[in-house]
Amino acid sequence: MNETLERIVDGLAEQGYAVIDNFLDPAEVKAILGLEAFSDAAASFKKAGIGKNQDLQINEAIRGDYIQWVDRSTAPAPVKVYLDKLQAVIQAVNQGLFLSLKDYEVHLTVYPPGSYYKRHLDQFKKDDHRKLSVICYLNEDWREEHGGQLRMYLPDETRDFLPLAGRLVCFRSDQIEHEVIAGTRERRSLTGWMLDQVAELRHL
Ligand SMILES: O=C(O)CCC(=O)C(=O)O
Ligand SMILES: [Fe+2]
Repeated sequence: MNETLERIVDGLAEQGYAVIDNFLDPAEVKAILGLEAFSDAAASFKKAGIGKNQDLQINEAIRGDYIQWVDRSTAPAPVKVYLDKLQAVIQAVNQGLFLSLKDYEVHLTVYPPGSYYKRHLDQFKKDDHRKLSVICYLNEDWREEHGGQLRMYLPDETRDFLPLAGRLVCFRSDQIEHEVIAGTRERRSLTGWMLDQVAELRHL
């Protein structure tokens, strides 16, 4: 297992989360940002909701991001590079943590300036198949004063992480409450979950 995968497994085992810088290198980030989907996000992304299926609600006061689900079979090459890396993470986590992950789901995400996602857990009320939350940020030259932190509520402390280009954050979906602080710039990422069942195509 390579060092990145080892750090992810150890972080999840010891503290319930891991943060890996340069999970995607600068060229890989640029290639994803250059995709038409992102340049055209205002037109093609959907307002993200809360809940699932019939319970799905749009509530701007809770979350203000826009998303586009990734269809693996038609994913462009730069996104495929990322998905292949996620597949390696699944294998490593299954070997190291006995989570029986079977699949993943990923969406491209844009938070317009000023939007946020209030404190929450990533599991749905009637569905606990999301085991790990995995986010990779795509924001070049992002600085502290731009805000946009991911804030994690840990048992003894609160920790903030900037959404830096290439940074991967991975955490136990059932354990770690978190929120997205509003930023001054558009904030882009790939947001996903590793599941203990095969992903449904409900989103697409
Ligand atoms: O973008 C982030 O930092 C976290 C996003 C999030 O919490 C979610 O989509 O459930
Ligand atoms: Fe979340």
